Amino acid sequence: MAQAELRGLYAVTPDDLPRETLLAGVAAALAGGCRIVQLRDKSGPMPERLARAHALRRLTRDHGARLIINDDLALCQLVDADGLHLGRDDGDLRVARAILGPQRILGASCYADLEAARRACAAGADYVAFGTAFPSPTKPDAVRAPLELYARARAELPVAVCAIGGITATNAAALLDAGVDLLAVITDLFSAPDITARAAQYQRLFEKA
Ligand SMILES: Cc1ncc(COP(=O)(O)OP(=O)(O)O)c(N)n1
Ligand SMILES: Cc1ncsc1CCOP(=O)(O)O
Repeated sequence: MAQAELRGLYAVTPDDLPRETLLAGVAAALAGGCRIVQLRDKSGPMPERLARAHALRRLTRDHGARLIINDDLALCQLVDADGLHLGRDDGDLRVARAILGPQRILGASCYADLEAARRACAAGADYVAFGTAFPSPTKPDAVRAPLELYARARAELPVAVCAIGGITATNAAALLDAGVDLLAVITDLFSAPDITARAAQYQRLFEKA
């Protein structure tokens, strides 16, 4: 996986929207320049998850964007997604890498744990995610990752470093200053009054960084 591709806004979908609203939101983010989308669907029944994944596959492909599936290796394969994101309880990274092959993107949640990130790199991850970076409206009780951790991870690890949790277009600069490659955002993007404009705002932050 080319590391250069793993830079920019990473739109992570809210899991409480009707399908058409979700697709309209993602289309708006893509129009604003977002090139990486994660389907994070915690609650839906399988036929609906599959329909969302297929629809997002079409949409992202039409925009030359990457689609990453959260948690679900089988769904990733079924819809021919570009990659998979796994948390600590979602399956073994080495097994996922072996099944996905070398080309697909594999991401790993590492919370605030640099040692877990080292292991994830050794297991074949293309990016490691730390967070929450700030208090998150989506995961209010999640562990916080200190800003210094991003800088340490960037200096030490051979893969892209992703930040997630409570990120806004206003607080993102501190993460970019620390060298973060990917900003994974739910609320600040999908609750924005103009999603296209908000996505473009993030892209400009990366251009300036
Ligand atoms: C890019 C990115 N980073 C972290 C997460 C969180 O994953 P996880 O800890 O497995 O929690 P859930 O998202 O499954 O609730 C993520 N999804 N994406
Ligand atoms: C899935 C996830 N993992 C850590 S924080 C988070 C949610 C991020 O959402 P928001 O951008 O709304 O804080």
